[in-house]
Amino acid sequence: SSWWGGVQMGPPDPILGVSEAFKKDSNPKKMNLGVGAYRDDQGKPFVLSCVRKAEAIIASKQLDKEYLGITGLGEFTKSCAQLAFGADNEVLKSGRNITVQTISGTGSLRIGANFLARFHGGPRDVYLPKPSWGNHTPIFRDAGMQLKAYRYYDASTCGFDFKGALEDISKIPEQSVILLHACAHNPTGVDPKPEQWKEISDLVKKRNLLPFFDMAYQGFASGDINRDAWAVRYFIEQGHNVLLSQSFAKNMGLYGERVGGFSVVCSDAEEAKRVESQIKILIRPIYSNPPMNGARIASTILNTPDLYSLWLEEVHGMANRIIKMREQLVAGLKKEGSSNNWQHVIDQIGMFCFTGLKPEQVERLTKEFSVYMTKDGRISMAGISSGNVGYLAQAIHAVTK
Ligand SMILES: Cc1ncc(COP(=O)(O)O)c(CN[C@](O)(C(=O)O)[C@@H](O)C(=O)O)c1O
Repeated sequence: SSWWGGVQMGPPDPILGVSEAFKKDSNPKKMNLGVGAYRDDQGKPFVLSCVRKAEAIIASKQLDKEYLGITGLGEFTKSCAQLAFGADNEVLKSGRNITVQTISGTGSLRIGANFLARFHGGPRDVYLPKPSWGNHTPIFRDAGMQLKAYRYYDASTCGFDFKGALEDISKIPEQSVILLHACAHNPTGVDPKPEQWKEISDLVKKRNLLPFFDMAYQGFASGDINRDAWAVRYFIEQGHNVLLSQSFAKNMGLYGERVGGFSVVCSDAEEAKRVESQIKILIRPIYSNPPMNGARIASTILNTPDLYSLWLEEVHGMANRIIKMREQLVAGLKKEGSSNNWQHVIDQIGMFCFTGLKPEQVERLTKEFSVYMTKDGRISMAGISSGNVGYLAQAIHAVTK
């Protein structure tokens, strides 16, 4: 018999599998609102011009292809931490953070999960918002952590279930890990308001929980990199020694370059050194050291003043296009005569809109209109353009009237 006769056929990925189905559809009006990847108003993938300029600078330097260190490109990890915490943050001045380059956000979360599994003295439970990014569950589970949840999304308002979140968080056993989306919550697009973050911070402190921030959309949510990092910086200011995962997939459009960072805020520089030494020991037998190309691009942008300001303009532009599509979709639905309340489409923020569509309505959108999205009714707003927003409004109206 064969070695792998016992291997079962696994199901397609709930998110990436949507793109596979989309590619097979021959309908010229088909729309891919699945994977969270930005498209311009012509529906094309968008390479930022600051990225192209950085690539030209790097090419001109004729750099070598030597291994990076286990923790990655030093100039990248330094600027990655500065971007998240703010260059003048005491955490950086006192050297009590360690920040390592990772294989994008997914790799960062997985290194963090493996680090928790090996060293966290508290319960093995990671509390995810309900719902959360689908991949959070297998990332922590495969690292040996247990998954629990706290209420987050209120389907009746398509908004934040603040009361439910506080009630659930107040019951989380001490020293458990709580995962928080820093901005642009995936899949709901619903973020706590600053006042609500302050109450969450107080409660997390009272319960002595370990906050793990996932910041995959800094700058991409509001268009302002400082505003999008506000919750992370506030928690640190309030004394939380957080874990932080960063991705440059969306805000720099470096999807396939796999550029990310993982940070641990420690009590002091001595602890940071010990933690860094163990994270190096953890990474070495997984992939030894990370790929340099994407890190060089991100670092060149972050460390070259005119590329940095060009980047800020471009990331602001991407956020703005998404916000415009939100407004145009709601206007289109009104024009179609929809009597439903679509205010949440405008109020939500970031790459995604949690439409509130039921699975059978999602099914009809795909079957009858070739509109592809995840079964939970999440749509990636970036897949919408001024050319297809009218068609989408017709389709959604047809399945919701
Ligand atoms: C909250 C969150 N955290 C981390 C990541 C990891 O991203 P990367 O490893 O590429 O840096 C994503 C990407 N999630 C998706 O945009 C999405 O939900 O469609 C998509 O890229 C994905 O992989 O699912 C995310 O939405």
